[in-house]
Amino acid sequence: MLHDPNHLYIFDTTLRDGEQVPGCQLTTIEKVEIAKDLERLGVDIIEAGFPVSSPGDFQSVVELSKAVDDVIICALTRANKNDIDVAADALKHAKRPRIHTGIGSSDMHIQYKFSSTREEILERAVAAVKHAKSYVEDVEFYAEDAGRADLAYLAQMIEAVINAGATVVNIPDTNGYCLPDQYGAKIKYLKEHVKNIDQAIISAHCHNDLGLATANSIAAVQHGARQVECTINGIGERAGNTSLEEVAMILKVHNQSFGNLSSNIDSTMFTYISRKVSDMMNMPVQPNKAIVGRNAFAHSSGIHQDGFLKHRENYEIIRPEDVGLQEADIILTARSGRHALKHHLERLGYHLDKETLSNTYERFLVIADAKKDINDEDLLSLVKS
Ligand SMILES: CC(=O)SCCNC(=O)CCNC(=O)[C@H](O)C(C)(C)COP(=O)(O)OP(=O)(O)OC[C@H]1O[C@@H](n2cnc3c(N)ncnc32)[C@H](O)[C@@H]1OP(=O)(O)O
Ligand SMILES: CC(C)C(=O)C(=O)O
Repeated sequence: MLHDPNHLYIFDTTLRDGEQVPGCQLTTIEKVEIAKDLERLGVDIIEAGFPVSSPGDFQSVVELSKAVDDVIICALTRANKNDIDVAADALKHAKRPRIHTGIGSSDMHIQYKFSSTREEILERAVAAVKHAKSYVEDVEFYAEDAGRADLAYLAQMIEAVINAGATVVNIPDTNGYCLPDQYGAKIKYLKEHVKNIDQAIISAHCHNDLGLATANSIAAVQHGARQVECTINGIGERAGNTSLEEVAMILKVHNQSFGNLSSNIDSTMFTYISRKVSDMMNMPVQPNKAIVGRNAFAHSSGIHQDGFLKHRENYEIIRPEDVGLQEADIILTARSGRHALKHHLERLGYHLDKETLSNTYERFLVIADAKKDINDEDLLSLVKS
């Protein structure tokens, strides 16, 4: 697979890692609907499921393969022949199929999951990639628990699977264990020590157990990864995955720091798709979630509100329009000041002189101390009383 080193490939796994979350299970019809939205959003790859896991997941991969034209459709497998055969069958209608196969790479997994040896696991990894390659050109290999794997062994495994035909090598921090500098250093080490690394794209797949999934993915990109695996709203196993919207906005806000890396993501769809995934998967988004949380563009304290009203960039690094919101909110609370109150009164058509505003503000504070949500009716009764 030819790849553009100046492009950051966005690999969406909302429908696979995200859908593993208890309560998030979707029907095939719902998955197709979300996949079409992901295609419009501009993701490069959609991980559609794990076909061997159930007849329903198999059917979802079949239907997504038929429904989506421009995006790579990826199916996950373990490093065994049957999983790969089933995945290849599920992908048979895909215009751009990818098989994602792999195996544990840490000594912890090798010893306590597989009761095996490094040598044997390396052989299974290579055999799996070769088998997947007999079906599709585009084969991604994951070295599960790479975050805790021995570096030299990981490098040996990655070199061997690229020789076997892997087009993408995924270095998952499966347990969300690494610090950003550690994960970045891991990617740098692989760039420097794996002889054939330029023949494959390095992918970051990070989990959020320590709240570092996005930071780790970004560190990986800074050290040469060109694919990030992520989900809408950061949903995923346990504490979740890297959040797609966070990565895309970091790339947009700090584009020069990333050498102007391109992505196809249309960030103006974020609010829409976040709410849709949240509703369909029955998974609320925390209000303070970056980019898509209810409060991400809501200013609620007086000093911030005053600064924002004078010049929005004082407190705004992302324009709400860029994520599909109409405007930022100025929420009146007992921590608001006169500027915010004046703003809302003017919005309602009341232009008060300085002294009247101050008097009104004193009465406003009494209401705001007692009431959590100040609405227009409260303001109108305030100016009319
Ligand atoms: C890191 C990730 O893989 S994230 C993806 C997680 N997703 C899923 O687990 C998908 C849903 N899973 C399932 O439907 C089922 O677990 C199945 C169908 C995959 C397997 O079910 P079962 O055969 O009943 O096995 P079970 O899940 O209990 O155990 C997993 C088996 O796979 C083996 N295994 C785990 N990972 C791998 C791998 N990457 N490659 C090869 N074998 C693996 C385990 O060692 C264990 O084998 P054992 O029975 O010889 O001990
Ligand atoms: C299958 C792999 C990529 C995974 O989900 C993980 O390691 O967390």
